[in-house]
Amino acid sequence: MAHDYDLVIVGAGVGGHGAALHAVDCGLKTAIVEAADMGGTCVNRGCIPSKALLAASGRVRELQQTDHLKALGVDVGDVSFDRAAIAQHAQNLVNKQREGLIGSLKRLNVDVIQGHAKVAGAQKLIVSTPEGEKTITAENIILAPGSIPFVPPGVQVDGKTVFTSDDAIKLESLPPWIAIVGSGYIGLEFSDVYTALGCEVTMIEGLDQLMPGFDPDIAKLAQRILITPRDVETKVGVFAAKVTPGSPVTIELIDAKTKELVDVLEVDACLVAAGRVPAANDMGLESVGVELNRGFIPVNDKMQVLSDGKPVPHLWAIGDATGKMMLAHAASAQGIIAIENMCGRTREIDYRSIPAAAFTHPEISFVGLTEPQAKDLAKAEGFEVAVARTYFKGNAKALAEGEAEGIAKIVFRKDNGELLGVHIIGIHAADLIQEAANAIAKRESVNTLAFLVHTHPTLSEILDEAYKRAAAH
Ligand SMILES: Cc1cc2nc3c(=O)[nH]c(=O)nc-3n(C[C@H](O)[C@H](O)[C@H](O)COP(=O)(O)OP(=O)(O)OC[C@H]3O[C@@H](n4cnc5c(N)ncnc54)[C@H](O)[C@@H]3O)c2cc1C
Ligand SMILES: NC(=O)c1ccc[n+]([C@@H]2O[C@H](COP(=O)([O-])OP(=O)(O)OC[C@H]3O[C@@H](n4cnc5c(N)ncnc54)[C@H](O)[C@@H]3O)[C@@H](O)[C@H]2O)c1
Repeated sequence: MAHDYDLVIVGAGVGGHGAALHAVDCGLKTAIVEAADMGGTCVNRGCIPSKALLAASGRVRELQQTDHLKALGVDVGDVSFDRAAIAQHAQNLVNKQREGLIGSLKRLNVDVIQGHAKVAGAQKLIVSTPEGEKTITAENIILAPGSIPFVPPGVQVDGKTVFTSDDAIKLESLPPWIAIVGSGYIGLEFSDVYTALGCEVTMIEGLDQLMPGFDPDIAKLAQRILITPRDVETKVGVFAAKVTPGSPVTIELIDAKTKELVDVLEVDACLVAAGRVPAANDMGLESVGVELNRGFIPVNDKMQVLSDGKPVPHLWAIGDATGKMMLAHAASAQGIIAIENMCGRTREIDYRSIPAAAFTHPEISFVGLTEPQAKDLAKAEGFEVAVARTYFKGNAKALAEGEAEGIAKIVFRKDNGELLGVHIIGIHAADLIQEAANAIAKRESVNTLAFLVHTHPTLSEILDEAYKRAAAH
């Protein structure tokens, strides 16, 4: 039976868009269905506007560090900023990126269907559009419905005084005192924005360590650079159990272990940055026998959707909704893998080589395993782990910039030198991590990497030195 399309993608976020571009390269007749905003979270409410806010507020922070600038021989007068204009900068960038994404799909003749899609059996979708329901058939279907902010039970969001990143991104106000629930990526990045623009922050983290996802050495140093010297108070090992909007916002904190009430805060606003949950529960997956796993769509490393551990023919899923790595570039990488496999070229995703970064000032980045994760693997597989560290204060370029705080830490196998993980905090860490990601993708050894030549004087020499130290280990 002839299908309407070779491929229909549900969700036009970064994942769906990346898959569509590769599908066209592979000659597939493709359509993409989007229920809300073209570009999804990253373009409209995520990566793009948050990086615009970070760029502008970072500039304000830098210009206010007069002692630091004086050391470079630069004098600046009073620094002022316009909150609404910063918010507009973010919105302008969103509009530009979204137009670019829509334009690229048009140029490639990808049909865009506005509506909410549900799987209605093998190779079939029902799409609720403004003009009514449409049935669409396709040889293959990719599900890329993304994720939405997690709002813990007891937390009431009003979008004005208590809000998630969906609203924080609009920067509608600068509350004098803001509590941030969660010290993950969103908590950290917004704490950077708010403190640069003069707000006082209280960061609340349920686990017993701030930034629990990072390598412990990096988390410790991040605390020293990004938290302690700034107007940030931290409350660790406590959960925000009840958050009530208003003026003031009240926050009941309970001990994470005993569940006893330990404190009640009264603040001007509260940003809830407690993680994200998949948006996959209204996709009709039951019609093809797929059971969600804690809300996530189960997939294998070829990005095939699984039912009882077995691939469902012609059905694929990518992006945040798969719960693997909630990152834009991971979503599009998964999309490319799905297309490769549906075109008969077997490929599996390699999560270990996918880098991540928090765009704070300075930035934090990593790829591969943390030291504790590497040690667990070493125990299971019977090898030894070693670590090498280098410091931004020993790097000529960082010193010239007057930005010499930070370290790079590399984790590798002692026996054959295989690079297992790289963790950086320091100026331009997000760009620096890429060469390490490429090296991990090829499972390179520090013994080989130590002979690659890096430009002098550049920040990249921080990794050069780390590889050389590791090889001499
Ligand atoms: C504040 C913030 C900052 C971030 N910063 C970064 C960053 O700097 N770097 C980074 O890598 N990642 C960042 N992320 C994460 C990144 O945004 C996500 O990983 C990425 O958007 C996931 O892409 P996706 O395609 O899986 O889903 P999404 O971008 O969420 O897109 C899914 C789309 O599917 C649509 N949809 C859902 N269900 C249906 C349906 N049934 N029918 C039709 N359409 C449907 C939705 O409307 C949505 O548009 C950030 C996230 C946030 C919230
Ligand atoms: N630069 C980037 O790449 C970037 C930036 C922003 C967001 N993102 C993506 O968006 C996702 C969501 O970000 P996030 O920061 O919301 O999630 P996160 O999972 O990174 O961090 C959430 C934190 O909130 C804590 N928490 C949860 N409930 C709590 C409660 N009631 N009280 C106190 N603490 C609580 C958790 O212990 C956790 O440490 C991330 O997984 C990330 O992949 C990426």
